[in-house]
Amino acid sequence: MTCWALIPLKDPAHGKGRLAGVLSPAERRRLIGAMLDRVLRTLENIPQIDGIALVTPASGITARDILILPDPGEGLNASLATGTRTLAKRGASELLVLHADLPLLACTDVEALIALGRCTGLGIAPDRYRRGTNAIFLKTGSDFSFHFGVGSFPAHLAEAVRCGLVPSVVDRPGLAMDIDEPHDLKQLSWYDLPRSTRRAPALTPFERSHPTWLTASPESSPMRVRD
Ligand SMILES: Nc1nc2c(ncn2[C@@H]2O[C@H](COP(=O)(O)OP(=O)(O)OP(=O)(O)O)[C@@H](O)[C@H]2O)c(=O)[nH]1
Ligand SMILES: O=C(O)[C@H](O)COP(=O)(O)O
Repeated sequence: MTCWALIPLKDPAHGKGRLAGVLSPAERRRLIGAMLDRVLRTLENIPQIDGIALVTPASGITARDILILPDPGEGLNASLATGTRTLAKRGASELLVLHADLPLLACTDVEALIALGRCTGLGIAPDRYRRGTNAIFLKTGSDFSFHFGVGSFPAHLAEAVRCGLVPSVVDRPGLAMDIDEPHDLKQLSWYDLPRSTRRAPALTPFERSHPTWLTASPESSPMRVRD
């Protein structure tokens, strides 16, 4: 078995558009870079993963030991379908598609998705509202098509039925917590605070609404998103 992780990444100059009302373009790029870094660092520490690929139209991304695949520019599902074919040709028999906006992702989350996905041939991790899909584990030879977009979780369940697969649905906070809307960012900043300060009244509005790693030094990151 050869398992590759495939991460789609929109050009950071255009990503996280729904946060435009609360974050500047530079802050959004920083957030995108920090979340991607979290996802890459997590994947790099999982022995079951043999390779990591990013499919992206962005040109300013460099990352150690990450395969960068071009984005055909026809949307998320087309990018992932192309990436899947490319990785299958390179020998991938299993694929873990994972969004780049999962700031709480931990190794145990990914390992659970791989283990449960291997039991049935398909693992699906929904977002915390069970509307969207944040990660999918599948075999590369399967007929399964991606249906990312609004209501993708029920759409992926229906796609599983169409393919005769019984999906393992994996609900874990690290997989379920994605950042799309301003209220997601507020919830995240609460998680990010040390336990002892979560109820402290002295926080400024900025501190309350921005994760601390937004202001952390990017120098420690193995991955760079060009400003
Ligand atoms: N390669 C690629 N990745 C995409 C595309 N659209 C979305 N993504 C990625 O797919 C994941 C989920 O993206 P969304 O939450 O739908 O979009 P977003 O850019 O993060 O946020 P919004 O601009 O607010 O919709 C993230 O990792 C995105 O970077 C695309 O067209 N191509
Ligand atoms: O299928 C999905 O979950 C989308 O691609 C992303 O949806 P989101 O807007 O909930 O991140």
